[in-house]
Amino acid sequence: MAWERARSVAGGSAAGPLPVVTRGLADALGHALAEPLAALTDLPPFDTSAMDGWAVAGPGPWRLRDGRILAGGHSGQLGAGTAVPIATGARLPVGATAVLRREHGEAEDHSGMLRDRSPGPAAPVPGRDIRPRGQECRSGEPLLPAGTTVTPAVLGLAAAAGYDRLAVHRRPTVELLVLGDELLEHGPPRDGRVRDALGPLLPPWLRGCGAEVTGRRMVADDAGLLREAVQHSRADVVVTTGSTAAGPVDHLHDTLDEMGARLLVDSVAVRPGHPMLLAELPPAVDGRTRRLVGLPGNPLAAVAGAVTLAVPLLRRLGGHLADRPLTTVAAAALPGRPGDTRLLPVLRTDHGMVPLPFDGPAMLRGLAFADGLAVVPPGGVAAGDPLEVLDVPGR
Ligand SMILES: Nc1nc2c(c(=O)[nH]1)N[C@H]1C(S)=C(S)[C@@H](COP(=O)(O)OP(=O)(O)OC[C@H]3O[C@@H](n4cnc5c(N)ncnc54)[C@H](O)[C@@H]3O)O[C@H]1N2
Ligand code: MOO
Repeated sequence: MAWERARSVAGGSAAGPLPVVTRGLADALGHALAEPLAALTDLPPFDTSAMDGWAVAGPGPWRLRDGRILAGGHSGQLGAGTAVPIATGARLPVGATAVLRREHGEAEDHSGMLRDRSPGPAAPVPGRDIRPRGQECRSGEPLLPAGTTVTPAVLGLAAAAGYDRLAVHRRPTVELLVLGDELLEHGPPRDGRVRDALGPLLPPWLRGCGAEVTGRRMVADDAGLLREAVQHSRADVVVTTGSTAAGPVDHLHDTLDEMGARLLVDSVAVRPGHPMLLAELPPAVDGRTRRLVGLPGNPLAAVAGAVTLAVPLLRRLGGHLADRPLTTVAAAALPGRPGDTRLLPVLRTDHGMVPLPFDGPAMLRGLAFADGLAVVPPGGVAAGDPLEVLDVPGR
């Protein structure tokens, strides 16, 4: 299957987003909004001083009034020709026409008068250094569309706009099954065995793509154990690593076949990562649809499988708007491979993207240095040509 098609099959294999749930702000991070975020208030909610200084009414000089107005405090009224000290963020008193910055005014102790020493026009322009009510939005105005990913900035905006809770889509649950008897969980590689690189790499990345990773475990190269692990997983998406090829202990295809799973993608024209697969599993006991993404064992091939199949599927299940592809420019030629798309670790430079060494399927050295994964079509990309770049884990 062509690489673009595999991505769209993965996204389209979910009938729609998971159900809507309500979450407190602190727990909504990473979810997608289930409805547009509409302001619950005008922003700013009142005419606000943008500077520390004095609220003034009309042209100066002004008679200084007793007291001061602080953010969150009482502001009252201001008569024509008078001024009162005011703090940044304080509500403007009724009758104020402008704010005179502290560094632009001179308060005379002996006369009780405030004079404007600012450079420029003699009288402060009405409205100067005031943030007027509703400048950013009006109550009820839509601020963000449904499907927006809740980032830290979205949390801040939602709080500013008056929200305590948000309606979001439930995040898809993922269980990661790491296959391979040769994998060690601690210490340096030894006795022909290697460290598991994907157990540490994938969960934080999948979380960053909107998944709730409910478990991660090692599964020995044994068909029975693999079948049991897949069958008993309660996750919306089971992600496996390794065992996708046709080696003597690669049991994934047979296991899926025996379980009656339906293969939606079985091998993709992409390097690295071509043996990746996507299957629909028999429904869970509660009737939920479950899917399995089989990532190849070679670590960079697994990452290629994740960007191709897992990310589009998880984003769709989580209700996220389609990611806007980042198109940039290639600073150097990126050779293609006839019949295949290549996914290559690239680095951002002032002149565009350059490929990194150590891009073999079994290597992570290039990826760990990379700003993104370049999508190189079969015909290759010439220096100076546009280049699509995918996000890499956690960048
Ligand atoms: N006869 C063929 N052999 C292979 C082909 C092929 O087309 N014909 N394709 C190669 C490609 S490409 C890949 S990719 C791998 C995919 O193999 P599997 O998905 O079955 O993965 P394994 O055989 O289990 O492991 C491959 C390789 O990766 C290492 N590995 C596995 N898991 C991890 C992990 N969690 N962390 C670090 N390294 C891992 C494993 O030790 C192997 O070295 O098949 C090729 N063979
Ligand atoms: O495609 Mo393999 O997936 O090159 O490492």
